[in-house]
Amino acid sequence: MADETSQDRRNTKGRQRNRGQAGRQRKYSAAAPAQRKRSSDPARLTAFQILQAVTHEDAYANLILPTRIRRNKLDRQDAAFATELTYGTLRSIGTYDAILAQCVDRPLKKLDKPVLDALRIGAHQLLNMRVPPHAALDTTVALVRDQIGAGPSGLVNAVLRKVSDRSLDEWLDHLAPGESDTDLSIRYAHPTWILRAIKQSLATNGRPPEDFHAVLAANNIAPELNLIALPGIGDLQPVLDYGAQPSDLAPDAAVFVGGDAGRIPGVAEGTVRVQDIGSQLTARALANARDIEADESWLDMSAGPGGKAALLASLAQTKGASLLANDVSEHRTKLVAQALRVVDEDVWTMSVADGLELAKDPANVQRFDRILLDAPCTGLGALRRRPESRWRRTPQDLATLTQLQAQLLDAAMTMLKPGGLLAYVTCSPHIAETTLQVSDLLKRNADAKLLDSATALQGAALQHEGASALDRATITGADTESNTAQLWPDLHKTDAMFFALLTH
Ligand SMILES: C[S@@+](CC[C@H](N)C(=O)[O-])C[C@H]1O[C@@H](n2cnc3c(N)ncnc32)[C@H](O)[C@@H]1O
Repeated sequence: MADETSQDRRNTKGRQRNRGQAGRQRKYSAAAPAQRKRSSDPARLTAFQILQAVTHEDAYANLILPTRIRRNKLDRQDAAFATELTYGTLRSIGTYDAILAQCVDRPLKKLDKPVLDALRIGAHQLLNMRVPPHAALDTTVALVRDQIGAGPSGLVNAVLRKVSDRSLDEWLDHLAPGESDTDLSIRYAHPTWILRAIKQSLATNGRPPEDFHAVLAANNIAPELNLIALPGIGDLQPVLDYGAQPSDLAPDAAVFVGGDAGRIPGVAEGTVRVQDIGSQLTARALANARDIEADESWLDMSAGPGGKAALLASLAQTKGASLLANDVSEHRTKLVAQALRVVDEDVWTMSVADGLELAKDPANVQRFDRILLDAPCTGLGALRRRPESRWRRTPQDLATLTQLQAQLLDAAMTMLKPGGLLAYVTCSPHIAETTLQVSDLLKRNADAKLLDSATALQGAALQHEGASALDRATITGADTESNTAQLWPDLHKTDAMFFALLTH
């Protein structure tokens, strides 16, 4: 079973290193497709099933893959292979479709959807995993015969042979040799509207244009598992003993490569949680920005599924503060309750409400000392972790979300005590969801003030001899007129989290 993942073989620009096969004779099975094996192997079958569910039923790969791996009884090695095949294929669909379009004698949309998904899986194995070409071909054809029928197996065999004529680098140099948005969109498998949004955000945040490739490449690298031992509740040592490395950025945090998160000590109990280190820092920054007075009242306005709420509540517990965790979605508040189960019950309460309605209740006006608005957003900062999201999100989503974000910001201001702290957070670097939201708020609301967000974020990071492990020079937005804070996957190995600390 092949096990080298695509990111292992990418160079510093994120381009795949040459597989050294260009021009070499490839070995294929001598048997005609009809004579080859018919059964699908379980890892490839799993990847195919997930791809089908994601591309045609709007399922989320990260939610259904673990269940499917268990149901198909994959061992550890097959589970790793299925995960790489599923995530890698989903992430690079745009690139593979551009290549497949050159190898199929009709528009791709005229292919049956399962056939197209099988071709994508075959292309990923041929171009981005170290699967020998004959194995990639034979197993994909077997999958097609088993799952779709004998009819399309000849076409799949012929198309994948054409795909295997070139390495990925050769295909990209052929199809997307330049620096145009279209070429980069194919090379890095980003829809052009997302690519342009990232470019604009880099410019707004003062990053040099040459960093563009690094950000796009970082979005294509599967992230390491980030963990946190909830302060005062979880124990990091058993996590480190299990093989995780301590984070060099955040307190109580560790980074783990490979393996099943569920087996890490404390994860099943909920005292250790899987959470992006950028997310950890934003929640901590709100709690650490100034000393916590006993009896402070905190609000997590859109808390589902509860990652930041669990961290906030555990920090509140250590200082005698309390947290109201709210979300508009009943289902997501159940996840919040699950996340908060390890925190004393007298520290937190929950509500299911639209944040806009919450602010209309007179009892909530100027009620909270600290508010986290981790706003619903496009999630363009978490492309590494949600492989299908880049193809699913649309510019129309952005229009709807930015309107809601502005309304939620106003509502948060209404509920904030004078002198209180409001953290506006998004998992997106899109300027319409980040810096523009903040500057628009400051224009709308003369009482609103932006605080030194980068310093707050730095204060949340690990401190060595009084200095923060988070290098201020890498926090974009810091020391600019906007004075907001943007993290980046290429610089910080976190999601592209945005953080702005406000008061009035
Ligand atoms: C980015 S997620 C929050 C993630 C969460 N803070 C965490 O760390 O796990 C945004 C949340 O906003 C919620 N939401 C969307 N519209 C809302 C509204 N009008 N009022 C309150 N919550 C809302 C969504 O249900 C979703 O759970």
